[in-house]
Amino acid sequence: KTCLTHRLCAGEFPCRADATIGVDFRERLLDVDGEKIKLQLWDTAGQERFRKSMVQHYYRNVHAVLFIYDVTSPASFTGLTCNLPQEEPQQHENVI
Ligand SMILES: Nc1nc2c(ncn2[C@@H]2O[C@H](COP(=O)(O)OP(=O)(O)OP(=O)(O)O)[C@@H](O)[C@H]2O)c(=O)[nH]1
Repeated sequence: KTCLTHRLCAGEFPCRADATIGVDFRERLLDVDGEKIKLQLWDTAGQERFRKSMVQHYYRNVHAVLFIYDVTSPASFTGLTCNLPQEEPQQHENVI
């Protein structure tokens, strides 16, 4: 997640990527059909010990959630459902 969001916002991959602790924030200005859009990305920690504590709170009031997994690790894909928001389901009626 860190490498992807860093590439999108900074234009290059980071030379080193340490494990995210809690949440990192990045943003990028986009031009969508002539309209300026500020894309704000919250890069949440993938490690279980950080995820349980605070990451769930960042699901609130977001427009989209991207689940990223490692194609070389089937476990990282099957574990994705563990990351789904567990609280206030009424705020997620648009989930596909
Ligand atoms: N080979 C390869 N390695 C990658 C790729 N993307 C990331 N990595 C490596 O995988 C490791 C983890 O990358 P991160 O982007 O920090 O992963 P993350 O999902 O943000 O991890 P957490 O911060 O723990 O949630 C780093 O050592 C990266 O260099 C990729 O596309 N190919």
